[in-house]
Amino acid sequence: MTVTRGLEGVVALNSRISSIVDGVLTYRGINIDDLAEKASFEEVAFLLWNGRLPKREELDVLTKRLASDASLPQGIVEQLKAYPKNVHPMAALRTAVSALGLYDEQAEDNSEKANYDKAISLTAKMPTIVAALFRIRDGKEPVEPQDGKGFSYNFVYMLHGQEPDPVAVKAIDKALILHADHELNASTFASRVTTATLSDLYSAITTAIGTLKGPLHGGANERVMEMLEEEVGSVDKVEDVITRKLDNKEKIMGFGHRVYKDGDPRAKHLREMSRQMAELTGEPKWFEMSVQIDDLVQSKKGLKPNVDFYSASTYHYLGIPRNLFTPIFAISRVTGWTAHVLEQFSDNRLIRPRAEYVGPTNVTYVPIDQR
Ligand SMILES: CC(=O)SCCNC(=O)CCNC(=O)[C@H](O)C(C)(C)COP(=O)(O)OP(=O)(O)OC[C@H]1O[C@@H](n2cnc3c(N)ncnc32)[C@H](O)[C@@H]1OP(=O)(O)O
Ligand SMILES: O=C([O-])CC(=O)C(=O)O
Repeated sequence: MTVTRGLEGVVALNSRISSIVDGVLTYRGINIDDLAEKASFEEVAFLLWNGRLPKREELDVLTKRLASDASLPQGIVEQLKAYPKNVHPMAALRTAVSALGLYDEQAEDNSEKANYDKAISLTAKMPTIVAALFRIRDGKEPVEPQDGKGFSYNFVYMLHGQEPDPVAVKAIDKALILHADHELNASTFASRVTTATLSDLYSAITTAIGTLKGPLHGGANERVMEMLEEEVGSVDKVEDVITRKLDNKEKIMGFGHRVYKDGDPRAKHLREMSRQMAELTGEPKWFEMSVQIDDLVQSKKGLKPNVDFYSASTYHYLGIPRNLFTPIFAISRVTGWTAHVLEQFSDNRLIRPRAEYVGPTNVTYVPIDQR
């Protein structure tokens, strides 16, 4: 047997959802650059789930459903209040999404219609959970979403409990579009492995959230901000800190990618968003530090920033605490995960690779009192 470490380059399945070819990312065949500039997050969600862009009435229906399905069962709100305050929000989100399945009468129904409904319902509720966690930790009551408002508007509204700044709503919407799907990344693969046993959608998304949390995957955005705030701190320290980290063979969070070796097409959008935010807030430091790190890591290591690098400074400029960065990724990626769950159910086969056994053989069992 030949082992391909980390399954690099292994093609595990056919998919019609997103593609990465020659460094170009598309959702259902549409270039991410076009979607980032022209679409809304709701349109992208519809596109991922249905394989085509919505007509106006279809978009209106979905937008309304995403707002009207956003409220949480009271049992979940009580649970969120009871969680220890110091746990990571990704751990709390993972647990809350798992618990949500207990309140859904359709949880065990794996028909296409039921799973489509669950995809919408879960996508609607994830921002409510994240915003509620944020407010509860701050000693505040969760805020209910507003009917008739868009997905990103409601998320920012529920975080701060007041009319959001349109610039912040637009920025979040664009960031959500850029994070929505990404072929067979680790968390999506994990969700498909769970689905392929014919388990249920809540189990698959719980698996995916746990997988996204890791710092080699979605958890990197939080680590980028930690580096900017706690290790670098100011533009004049960039060279020393980054050189030392590279000399110590430490990984620089937000750089490198398993598939993109010549740059992540999403990073340029986030870099531009961070630049604009720096200008708007009159606080250039975080953007300038990021640009210097980017230049240095490229020149010393030949590594380019991935989606997580400039999203960190962008979210920071938006006043979002860094332990919510990965939950925001999850709020978006749940659209991709659920699209993959639907696709897996539509043409399922158990996913079960092999392992090459390299441990000892012919070992004799020794009774316990003779060991
Ligand atoms: C949304 C996302 O998930 S995007 C990815 C988010 N993750 C991060 O930003 C974490 C930092 N990056 C990394 O750890 C890696 O680049 C990964 C996990 C993204 C990809 O990993 P792999 O494809 O397995 O690459 P691998 O880790 O083998 O790296 C290849 C070489 O580049 C180096 N390298 C890769 N990324 C980095 C980095 N960020 N900083 C420093 N060196 C790096 C490795 O040390 C290795 O060097 P070596 O050959 O001298 O040992
Ligand atoms: O595809 C990957 O390996 C990681 C990634 O960029 C993503 O999930 O967006």
